[in-house]
Amino acid sequence: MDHGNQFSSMIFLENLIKKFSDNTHDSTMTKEEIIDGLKWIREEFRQLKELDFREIGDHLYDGLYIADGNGKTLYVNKAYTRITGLKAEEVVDKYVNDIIKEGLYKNAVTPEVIKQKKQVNSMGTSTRNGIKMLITGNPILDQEGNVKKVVVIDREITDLLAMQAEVEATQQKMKAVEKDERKRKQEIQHLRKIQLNQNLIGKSIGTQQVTEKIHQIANLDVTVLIMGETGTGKEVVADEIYLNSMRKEAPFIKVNCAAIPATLLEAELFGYEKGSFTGASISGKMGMFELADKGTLLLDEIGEMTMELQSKLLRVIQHKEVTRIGGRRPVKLDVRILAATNCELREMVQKGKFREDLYYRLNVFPIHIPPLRLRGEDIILLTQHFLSIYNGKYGKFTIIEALGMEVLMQYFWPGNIRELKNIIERLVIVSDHSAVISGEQIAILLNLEPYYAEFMNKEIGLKEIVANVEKKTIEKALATYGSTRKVAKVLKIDQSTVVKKAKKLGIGIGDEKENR
Ligand SMILES: Nc1ncnc2c1ncn2[C@@H]1O[C@H](COP(=O)(O)OP(=O)(O)OP(=O)(O)O)[C@@H](O)[C@H]1O
Repeated sequence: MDHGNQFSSMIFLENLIKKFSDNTHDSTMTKEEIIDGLKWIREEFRQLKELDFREIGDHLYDGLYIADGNGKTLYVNKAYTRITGLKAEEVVDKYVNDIIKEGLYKNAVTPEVIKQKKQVNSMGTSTRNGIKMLITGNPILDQEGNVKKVVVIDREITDLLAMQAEVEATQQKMKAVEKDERKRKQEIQHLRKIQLNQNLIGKSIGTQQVTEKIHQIANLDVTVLIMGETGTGKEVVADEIYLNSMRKEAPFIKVNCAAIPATLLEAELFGYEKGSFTGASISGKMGMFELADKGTLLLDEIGEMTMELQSKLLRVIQHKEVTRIGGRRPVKLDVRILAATNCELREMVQKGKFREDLYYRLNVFPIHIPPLRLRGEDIILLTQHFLSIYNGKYGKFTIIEALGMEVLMQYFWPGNIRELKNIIERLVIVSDHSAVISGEQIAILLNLEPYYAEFMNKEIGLKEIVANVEKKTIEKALATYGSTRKVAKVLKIDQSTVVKKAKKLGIGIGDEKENR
């Protein structure tokens, strides 16, 4: 006999009954089989006795109510008392209809379960303690389909309702936060757009050409090489490209290759695995390339990068993947690269200071920003722009007299827009609340003072005055530093500009070789 199968125990009992009640039945059961079967049934009884359903019932968290087919209460568990507030002695052995009449039950399901012979659900509230519950009644039917028992589960939902209210409140809050977030994003977009229009101030032909180029390539995902003297707005142009590109919602990472020591730049750019070199963080670090994935990376002052790092950079750009220092697994990348420099990269290539292959990789689309001195029209617009910014910042209403504008227009601006911006800020700071800033004030700030009096006397024109200043400055610098290369560095202008100016101003620059 299969002792694990209840069904076979029934067959055994059937056979046993038949064997002893019907002598004609041909039962093949042996004495041993009968003893074996009886032992097994004895074991089943023992286990059943041990399974105390009341004890189990009392350990349920939900209320349990059992009635017979006539609605007479047979059993309630402890949780039932906790939830309904009714003690067992108040309901057990009573008919459900009487309990209802006594006013102890509202929404009882037992009479309906007996009537419908199927599951009945209802929501109820305890008449004693106001606890809300979900009531589920199920019939147990006999073979004829009559209701033998009714089993009712009372599930407390007060907590659930509180939780639901909490969830709803949280959802409301989240919606408010989301709305806020959306609003903030819209504001940022709006500000970005305003910034977008304000960033690149200028109407000169030079600026118009730059703007046109930005719009040609912003969305094309090509690598752009932005060139121009210091302070001409290379970063502003990079911002404009990013803001007008499809990647504008993705990260925009800027790395100033000149500001980070060469020894650290590699780790900054490509990242490193944990413990890959002395001083590396234990957890390793993501490089700028990885951080810029799906977005844009600006490599500013690219001309300052060492040849060794240039090779590594070339590899990353070519293979579109980066391997962290000390790492083995290359990480695939999708990064748009913008590079900026105030160096003459082509000259550097010729001198073997910049890799030719990298130069061509970066120079897919070049943008040259002209120096401010060649963008006379922009000087006026930029001056007005910065004046309104700094008036706002310092709560003033200063203006610049016409002669002042002329001085600004004639100046050489070696530091380009950055210098103009700084000068205007300084002028606003030192001026009274509603001052009219004079040409003289500006001349003093620009170190043009010695020539200003001459200019005012109209003995010579301002251009001449500026040329004089330039001549003296370059002559002095040449005497001090000895070569046009060094002078260019000190005066923050191109070497070719120094040479051109020297020729124009009649300054002897000596042996060409010495100047290289
Ligand atoms: N067209 C412009 N309109 C308004 N502001 C500008 C413009 N161009 C540059 N500026 C401002 O001038 C300053 C210098 O610009 P930026 O930093 O972009 O120059 P850069 O060429 O990257 O300089 P560097 O070579 O020294 O890094 C910034 O404050 C910038 O906001």
